[in-house]
Amino acid sequence: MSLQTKSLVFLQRMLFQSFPAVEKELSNWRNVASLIPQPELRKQALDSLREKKFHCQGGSVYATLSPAKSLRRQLLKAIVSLQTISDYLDNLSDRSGIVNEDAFRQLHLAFTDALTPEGRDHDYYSCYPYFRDGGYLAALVKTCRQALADLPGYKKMQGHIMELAHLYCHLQIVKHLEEGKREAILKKRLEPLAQKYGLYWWELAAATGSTLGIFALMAAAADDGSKDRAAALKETYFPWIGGLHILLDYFIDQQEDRRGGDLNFCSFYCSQDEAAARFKLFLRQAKDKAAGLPEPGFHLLVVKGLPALYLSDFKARDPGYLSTCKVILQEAGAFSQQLFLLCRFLRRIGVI
Ligand SMILES: CC(C)=CCC/C(C)=C/CC/C(C)=C/CC/C(C)=C/CC/C(C)=C/CC/C(C)=C/CC/C(C)=C/COP(=O)(O)OP(=O)(O)O
Repeated sequence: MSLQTKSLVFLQRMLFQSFPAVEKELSNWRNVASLIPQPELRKQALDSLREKKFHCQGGSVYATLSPAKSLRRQLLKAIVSLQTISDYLDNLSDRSGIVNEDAFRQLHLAFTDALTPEGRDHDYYSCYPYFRDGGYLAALVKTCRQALADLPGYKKMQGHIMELAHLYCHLQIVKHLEEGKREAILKKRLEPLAQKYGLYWWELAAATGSTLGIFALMAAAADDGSKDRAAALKETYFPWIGGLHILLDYFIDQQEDRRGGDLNFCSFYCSQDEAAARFKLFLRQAKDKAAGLPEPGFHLLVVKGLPALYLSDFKARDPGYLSTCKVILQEAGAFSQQLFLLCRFLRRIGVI
């Protein structure tokens, strides 16, 4: 089977098996969220489930990797619950008008706890002004833990998963602090590692913001993956596929973030030409490294699917970004351009 045909098999499984399963999982979480007693927490939980559904849909592609049906179900549960935690906490840190580093740090213990099946619980809201969530966050953590405990190779992947999770939480805690302070903290922490990869600190920061490396390692855990495979996956996703992912997210959010005073990593490039050249670098590295992994067809689908998915958003239609979009899609290749048309169609008919 050619790589492209394999990619199409994964795409078909994603659209016809994973998407309906995600729908069911999210409907269950929506029911739990609608019972949250505290109105602000209920609003943020329900908003994140509604507005960020595509995050879980996208993540669910990793559940198509496992050949065993029962493990695919557990993978999907783990992916949807972890992504839902991520999106809920992002809203609590971004949209409630609360800026408190201790509160963000304590909330994000839910993210690392969810990835620690044998771990203890924490009081996630102990520094946050609201706390009556009716057990919503604890239930998400418990579901993720239980699903991960069923993956035969989870222990072998856990070291890399926790490394990515700590980097992710650090970004999420710092990026919601006051303007001026957040850039300085990120730069100080990430510049040495960024230099190792020949990247700018903000590109490495973007890479820490992706959950895809964690999902890829979870999928390998369903397969009892080896330590070598874990290391190869980590080096492919962090910083290359993860960086590509979140830089695309920031690329299409530039105007919105400028208006809201939010940190946007694409705003640090000195020109659109520089941004385009850096996207090309991320794409080349991501494609090269994905091609060397077991199941290259799958990981290449993700690399080529990300520009298709993000650039098909209406937010990317701004005339100022058109030339960069063209460069990215050209570099991503013909299959990516076909996926772009598919994503536009799926958006038009309301599937995504
Ligand atoms: C919806 C979907 C995936 C449709 C498939 C259509 C298709 C044919 C796609 C092509 C094939 C393919 C496999 C594409 C790749 C899909 C994929 C892997 C998508 C990734 C989705 C994902 C997991 C997103 C999570 C993003 C994340 C980690 C966010 C956390 C940090 C962050 C940047 C938060 C801000 O979120 P934002 O949405 O910008 O919201 P606010 O700024 O308003 O808070």
